[in-house]
Amino acid sequence: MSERLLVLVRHGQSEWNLKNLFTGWKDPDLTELGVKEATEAGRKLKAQGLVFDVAYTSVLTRAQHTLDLILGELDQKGLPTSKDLALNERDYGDLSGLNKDDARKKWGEDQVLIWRRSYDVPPPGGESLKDTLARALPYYVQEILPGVLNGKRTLVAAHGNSLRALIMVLEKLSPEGILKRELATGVPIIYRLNADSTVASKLDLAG
Ligand SMILES: O=C(O)[C@@H](CO)OP(=O)(O)O
Repeated sequence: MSERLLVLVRHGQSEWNLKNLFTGWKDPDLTELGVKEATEAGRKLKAQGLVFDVAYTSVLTRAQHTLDLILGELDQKGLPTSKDLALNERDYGDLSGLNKDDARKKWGEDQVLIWRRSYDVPPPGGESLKDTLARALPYYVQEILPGVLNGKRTLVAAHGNSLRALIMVLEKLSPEGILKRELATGVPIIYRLNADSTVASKLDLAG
């Protein structure tokens, strides 16, 4: 029986994570720490004995660089990889490039938390998590999931909010449940799916 393996990993720390800036569709690369985190993610996956058949990532540098570093650790450089903006970070609109603490001072803690973590309130000019889900989920269902169900061992390197959108569906989280869900940089989450695409098991490789 095939194992229906799906691994999700958020990119390592980016230059704008370090500077505490809203990033969205802006395209900073990884920091030195981000490179270490991505390399460590690859080591952890290798230690689990995992091998992949296919990978997916966004069109943004920080996710692609993370994937490259993981595949390097796995001795799987050259793995068939699809890059699609459906997996991009949520578009932060007018907040992109602003400092998150400055934004809290200007609009208040509560409003900024709503923009960052609520399900359906978009930041000005940007995407809500619901909007992000509306483009990430069809891509998952049409492009990624059929392969997983057919036994293609699948690695997805993407972003905090595009992955939160997919995790909301995979783990059947409510809009309230997803509000509290944070994804650490460079921490792989290993899912094994049932034939009906529900989650059979989950292993978070934090720590
Ligand atoms: O700035 C961003 O694009 C994201 C991820 O770093 O931030 P947040 O955690 O606020 O959604």
